[in-house]
Amino acid sequence: MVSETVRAPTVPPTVPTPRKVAVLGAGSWGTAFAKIAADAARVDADSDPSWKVVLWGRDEAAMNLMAETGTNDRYFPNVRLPGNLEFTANQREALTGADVVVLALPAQVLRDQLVSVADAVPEEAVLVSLAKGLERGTGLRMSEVIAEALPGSEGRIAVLSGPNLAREIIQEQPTASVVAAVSDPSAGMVSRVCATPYFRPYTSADVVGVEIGGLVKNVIALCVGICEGRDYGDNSKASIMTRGLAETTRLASALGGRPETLAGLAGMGDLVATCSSPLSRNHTAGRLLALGLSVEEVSARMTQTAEGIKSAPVVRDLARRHGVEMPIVEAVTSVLAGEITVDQLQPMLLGRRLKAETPHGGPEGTNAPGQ
Ligand SMILES: NC(=O)c1ccc[n+]([C@@H]2O[C@H](COP(=O)([O-])OP(=O)(O)OC[C@H]3O[C@@H](n4cnc5c(N)ncnc54)[C@H](O)[C@@H]3O)[C@@H](O)[C@H]2O)c1
Ligand SMILES: O=P(O)(O)OC[C@H](O)CO
Repeated sequence: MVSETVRAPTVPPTVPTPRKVAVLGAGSWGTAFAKIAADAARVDADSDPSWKVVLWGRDEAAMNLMAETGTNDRYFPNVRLPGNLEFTANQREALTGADVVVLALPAQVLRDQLVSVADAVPEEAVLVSLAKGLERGTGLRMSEVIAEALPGSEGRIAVLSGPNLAREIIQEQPTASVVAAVSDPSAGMVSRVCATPYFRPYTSADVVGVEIGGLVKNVIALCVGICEGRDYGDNSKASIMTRGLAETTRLASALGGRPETLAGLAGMGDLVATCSSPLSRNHTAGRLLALGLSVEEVSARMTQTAEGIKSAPVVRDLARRHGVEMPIVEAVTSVLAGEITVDQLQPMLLGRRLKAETPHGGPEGTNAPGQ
């Protein structure tokens, strides 16, 4: 537990102090992020009194138990949550007076959840998406879903993404992340509420790049999980990760994101963490697919959200609409749809026409090696 005497990193003087942070979603990441925000409130050097942090979850009995025991036993047994963290199953109560609203819900439920409480979301609140997925049916990123669900909120939306496995963070293992927003004050405020001695946020103006990095890596992690389930070694996994990052960067660029974002924490950083870790749900789901389980069996076995399963076909469709080649996403989507078996992944990926590694290394799309 972070000591009261440890101070958070210095915050630039222009960053406003929030009064209340509401975290919606008491699953794995919501709980870990609420702990970060509560720890940040305790160590923030300049705020006195510090901000309130409230964690909302839809299961009343579970929230009452959390309030009673100070732990979220379903997700993190034996981890004591900070004493200054409050718990509620009343979403409107959580939102009242909040100037930072953190959305820690799965991508496919975010819109309905927001629409159902739209009138209770304070007008000036900064809205932070933690989800790493694309909405089915619309193909929209979470920042776009929030803007549609809460008209007028466009300038106050932020996204947070990076190598952030909740189970490591809840143990205060050090990590870094990226907070992207179109407005500097929004990014600054969100950074302030999550700056702790074990969590270091960097700001960015590239919302598209940060979101695309976080959501596509889940699909790439499914593929790496499949490699692992088939007992392929590190060469195979490194090849998928590297080429996965190449196709992620192509998609982000086509949508207006910056390639350098994908070389950072929200791109390469998250990809490496997720694809290397047995803690990753997407990686685990891929491994189970390779062991012969059907998508339905894998989904039934996963007790936590593996976003890549639902986002893969949406990413593929988005890429096709923008004329972006994403062979790994195409192949994983075909496996998930039952169109090919995991045995057919290798010929599908390696049997493609030879080409240069990068567009600058030679004429891409021909047999010519990079020159
Ligand atoms: N767990 C991580 O390490 C991690 C890290 C970074 C980002 N994320 C992203 O955060 C998002 C949430 O993931 P998670 O790990 O917390 O998932 P989770 O499965 O652990 O928890 C999801 C929570 O959402 C709740 N929920 C589901 N449907 C709901 C609905 N209709 N209304 C209200 N609540 C509902 C569940 O009860 C649960 O508490 C995902 O997009 C994930 O990719 C997760
Ligand atoms: O467990 P996963 O696969 O959803 O990955 C969790 C985080 O996104 C890692 O940064």
